[in-house]
Amino acid sequence: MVERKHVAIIGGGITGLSAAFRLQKMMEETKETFNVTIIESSDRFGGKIETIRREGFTIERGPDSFLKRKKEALELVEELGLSDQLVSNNMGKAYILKNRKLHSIPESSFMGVPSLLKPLLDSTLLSEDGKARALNDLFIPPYPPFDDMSVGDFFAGRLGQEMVDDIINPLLSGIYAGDLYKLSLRATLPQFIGLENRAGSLILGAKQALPKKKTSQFATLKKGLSSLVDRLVETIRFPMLKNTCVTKIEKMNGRYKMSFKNGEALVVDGVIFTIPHEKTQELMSDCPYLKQLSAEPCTSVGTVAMAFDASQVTIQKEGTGFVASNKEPSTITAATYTHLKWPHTTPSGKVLLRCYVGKAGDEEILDETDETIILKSLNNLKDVVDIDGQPEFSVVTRLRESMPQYVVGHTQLLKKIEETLRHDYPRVYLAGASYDGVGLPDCIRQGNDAAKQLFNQLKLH
Ligand SMILES: Cc1cc2nc3c(=O)[nH]c(=O)nc-3n(C[C@H](O)[C@H](O)[C@H](O)COP(=O)(O)OP(=O)(O)OC[C@H]3O[C@@H](n4cnc5c(N)ncnc54)[C@H](O)[C@@H]3O)c2cc1C
Ligand SMILES: Cc1c2[nH]c(c1CCC(=O)O)Cc1[nH]c(c(CCC(=O)O)c1C)Cc1[nH]c(c(CCC(=O)O)c1C)Cc1[nH]c(c(C)c1CCC(=O)O)C2
Repeated sequence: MVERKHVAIIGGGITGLSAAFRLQKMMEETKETFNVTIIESSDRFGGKIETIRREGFTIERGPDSFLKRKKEALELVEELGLSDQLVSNNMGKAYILKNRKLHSIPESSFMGVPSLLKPLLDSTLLSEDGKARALNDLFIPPYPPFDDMSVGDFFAGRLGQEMVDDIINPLLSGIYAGDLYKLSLRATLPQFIGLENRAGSLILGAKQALPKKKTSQFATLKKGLSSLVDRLVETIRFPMLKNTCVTKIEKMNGRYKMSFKNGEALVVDGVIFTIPHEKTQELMSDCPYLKQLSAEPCTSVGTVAMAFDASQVTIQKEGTGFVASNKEPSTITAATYTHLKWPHTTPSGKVLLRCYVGKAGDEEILDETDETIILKSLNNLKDVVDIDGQPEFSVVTRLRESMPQYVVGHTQLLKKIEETLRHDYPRVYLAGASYDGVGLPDCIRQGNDAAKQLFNQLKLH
């Protein structure tokens, strides 16, 4: 009898679970069967996704929702029969914190780039000089063709430093928690490359890039994002190992031998790595380009959820929350008015505020005690939200090295790594937040793609 081929998925976050689910689906749809083992080092699945329930609140310690525009998350929810659990947010307005005040983000802007002149001219975020400089974008010639450039340099060159510091940087920090002058434009916002050339300017181009319909952008699940993880774990029929850390991978007669911290080992024909890139690099230390990628930093961030009685809190400007300007000397980088953004998470008569702390170059706050983090967050919040007394309870979450920073040249480096893998490590794939997008839909897409490619390779092998 021929032994069944065996593959391992390393990491049980959303990427690894999506890859496992996709492999199972493809096996159900064809006559092919392989053994699959999912290996997770911690005592739970979900990785960055973690929902907790406390005193009637549904609290997300990591991501709180996903973009609907990128289809993969919605498709997965549907495939898992969870569509009836979907909730979309009913308010899209967010603010920028500057000089301890909240300012509206100019209307009809795309990633902070205004598509109309009036909202730009009316904005309280920019000085007259800053506005005049931003308008220069309409007249200056396009960039000569380039392969990659930092997001900060790209936008500052066209719209000026002030626009970047006070509008674009805060909004993008609300996605990447990163240093814009290091982040790669090609890896994060490729739709902007050549846009100013084709449209005549970025401002004119933003109009084309802006989604046509102004519908709700984000969705989540009624019982929290962990219910997506739970449903995946229930549905996946492969062995799923918890508390099992992969410490070594060696090539062995055309197969791969994986060693675990507990001394056990597993020999497999293919591997999907879904763990952070620097950990993958430790396991695959002879892959040269992976070493280069492992030099890319990961930012440590934290979230602070605080529950109040409604009588204690008055929100001055209603919306989903705010992000802080780059120059703002605040501990918090952003705050979500969770009870307004996601009313289903909060019992009636209560308020749930969630602050974000930590960004590239400013991560020491995570070494402070919970009490200090809560105190500092509350002090910042009190500038713009009327708060009476202390939270009824708080939940502090530290997500160390959790936001990968795609630096300039990231996409080209990924291509080289993929070529090397195809040549030197057949049937080994990399997927997840370290590579091609940090959002949940991007992670699911990468898990799906790795599963499809591995499945096809195994059929040929
Ligand atoms: C505070 C915060 C807020 C966010 N908000 C949003 C949001 O609102 N919307 C959105 O779309 N995205 C959001 N993101 C991004 C998104 O949550 C992540 O990019 C995504 O969850 C990453 O999934 P992953 O499976 O690639 O990695 P992870 O979730 O990190 O999973 C990797 C898994 O591998 C395990 N592992 C590590 N090493 C080993 C080893 N050696 N052996 C075995 N297992 C190992 C880990 O324990 C972990 O479970 C947010 C991220 C953060 C930090
Ligand atoms: C205004 C605001 C933002 N983000 C946030 C706010 C505060 C108020 C609120 O909760 O509404 C909150 C937030 N969300 C995320 C962060 C960064 C992580 C951190 O600092 O902990 C922060 C600070 C992750 C994210 N937030 C988002 C992603 C990416 C989702 C994806 O690309 O799939 C992540 C990882 C989505 C997001 N978030 C934001 C934008 C402009 C986008 C992209 C929207 C689009 O593409 O159309 C800004």
